[in-house]
Amino acid sequence: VEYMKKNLTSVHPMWLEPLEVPGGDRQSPIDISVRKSVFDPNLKPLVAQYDPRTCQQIWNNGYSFLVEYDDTTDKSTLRGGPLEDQFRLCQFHFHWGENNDWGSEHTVDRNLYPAELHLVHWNADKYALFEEAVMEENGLAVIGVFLKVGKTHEGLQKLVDALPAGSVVEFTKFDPSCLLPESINEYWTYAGSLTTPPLTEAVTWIIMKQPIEVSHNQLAVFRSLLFTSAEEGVQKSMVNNFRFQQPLKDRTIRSSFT
Ligand SMILES: NS(=O)(=O)c1cc(F)cc(F)c1
Ligand SMILES: [Zn+2]
Repeated sequence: VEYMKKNLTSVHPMWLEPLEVPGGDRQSPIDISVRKSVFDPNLKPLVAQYDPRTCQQIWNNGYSFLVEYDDTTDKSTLRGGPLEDQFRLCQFHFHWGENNDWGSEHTVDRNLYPAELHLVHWNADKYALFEEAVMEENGLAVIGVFLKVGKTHEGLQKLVDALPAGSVVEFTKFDPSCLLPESINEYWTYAGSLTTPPLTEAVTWIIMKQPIEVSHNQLAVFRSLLFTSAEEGVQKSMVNNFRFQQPLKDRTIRSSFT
């Protein structure tokens, strides 16, 4: 009960974020109110085709750790679902808390998960580079997968063993589909933004209903990473790298399931 009293404002992300982004009417993350979401029978099955050979490296960007993919060809792609175009996987990363009581960015009926995976893709039918797409309203598609504490995730262990990824560490032949839940066709989707600066409103979010299970120890390794702190010498553990929830405003959350 103690932690319930610990007001989350003391658990604040490392960058001082503006409370409201100027003109931000589609900011992320949000709470997904199940009863407010609208079933859309026209949503197609999601088609994620990832080639493990495009996995290149893993590194700590000071705020999370990223696993980066070669996105110079259409080898690892996402299409279908709410998407009109074909998107290329460029990286995935996670957000987590200092304990198992919080850490996810999105919530479901205000329920927090200890961590959340983001698989980031950019619209390669319309743009030539991620850097371009990140400024456009239909530029990115991010799959969000909740992590909950349970059995050890065998596929994740290869990644956990490669941490702490200080600068850039070669990391290859990792198929990120192993991080997707069984039923990838039960998801919520809405129009949102990046959850870290530049916070651009470029993201079609696709949030999986089914979480994946990881062990307490695997999450503990995430928490053993370090933020890149401004002042030398001070080492802060990389935890609570999530953004606070943003107003839904005039948006509808669609579900692919009833
Ligand atoms: N956390 S997020 O998925 O919205 C995200 C993705 C990205 F490619 C760059 C960012 F700065 C943030
Ligand atoms: Zn993210």
